[in-house]
Amino acid sequence: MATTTAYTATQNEARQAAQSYLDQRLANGLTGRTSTAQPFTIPLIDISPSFSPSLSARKAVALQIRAACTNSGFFHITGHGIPEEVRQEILTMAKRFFKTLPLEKKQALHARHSPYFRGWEDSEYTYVNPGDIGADDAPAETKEGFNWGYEAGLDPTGGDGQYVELDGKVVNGNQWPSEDDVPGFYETIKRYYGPVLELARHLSRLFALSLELDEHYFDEMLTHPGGFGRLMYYPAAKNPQPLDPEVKDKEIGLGAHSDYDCFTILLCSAAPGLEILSPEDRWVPAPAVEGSFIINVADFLMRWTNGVYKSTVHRVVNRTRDERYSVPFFFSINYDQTVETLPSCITPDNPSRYPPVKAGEYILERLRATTKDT
Ligand SMILES: O=C(O)CCC(=O)C(=O)O
Ligand SMILES: [Fe+2]
Repeated sequence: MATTTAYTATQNEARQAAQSYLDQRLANGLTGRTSTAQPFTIPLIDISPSFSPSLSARKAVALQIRAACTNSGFFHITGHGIPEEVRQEILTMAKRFFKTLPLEKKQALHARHSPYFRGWEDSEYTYVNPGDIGADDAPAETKEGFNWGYEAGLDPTGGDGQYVELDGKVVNGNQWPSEDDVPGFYETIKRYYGPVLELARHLSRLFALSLELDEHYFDEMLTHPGGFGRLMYYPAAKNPQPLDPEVKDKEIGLGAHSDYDCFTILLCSAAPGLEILSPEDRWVPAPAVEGSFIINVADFLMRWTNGVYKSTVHRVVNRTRDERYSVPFFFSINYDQTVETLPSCITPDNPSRYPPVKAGEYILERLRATTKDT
């Protein structure tokens, strides 16, 4: 975006508030100001009781979710019902895409051709911490990515036919490799995306309960939701270095950031690498737990909950000689939905801090802030 463009209030806020949240959390960690002796452990929540017909069983899971979201905003879930072969199949497909598709074919799918950041990203196209763009001391990121968004054909419900893109346009913004180039790619994405989208809708009902709202409060906002999927590849480390919170890494997979949407459902291959800022603002490793997904609160939900739920600051540093693959799924409400602070998150001590916001407008601006091209 040219510097002469007048930003809307939402665009301004999307850029500035997010950056200052991140900068403040990172600075706290550097000074050790908020550090305590309490070791932080990542909660592991078995959500299988949430599929029970018993409301009290569902509420018991929601209470665990609330405890995690008001603390670090980060937890693992098991008992989610998505078969292991579906999870492994997409990780295998990610490897095939990144390792076998020739560079010129990847270039043809480059995200720079898409106003919605869909397609392939080379390692330097985006800096997920906009503060790192052009900064002398910022290490180059090593990741590669492939991004796609919601399509009614990927939605097991078929959707309501009302999907709009981040900017409100009625288009399908996805770019896919051809079947000849990566056989089975779209079908594999679909086999994974469908159940994960349904899991996201299920989790949103638990989030509603956890926020003392009607269990179906969010349902009508999830009929053609934002569901931004990503395949990620992190090459093996050239010089593996152990995590030392006092030392600035020279090589980084993905810079420090918080996600933009409501929450993220993340699948990781076995190679570790994800690190999160604990509530004490110290970097801690968040290795994959077999069979689980990672769930983390993202900025739109933090804002919507008036800061009650915490968006997790995280980064990826591959400290091993193994390649790492991951599949984040960033879940949002319908992009054309405008929301106001959730009523259950407003109290006399915590009056509403934010004006109404349209989901797509906020998220698109966060994406645009990650590259110098827009
Ligand atoms: O690869 C991962 O484990 C995390 C990816 C991530 O944080 C992101 O794409 O926002
Ligand atoms: Fe992230």
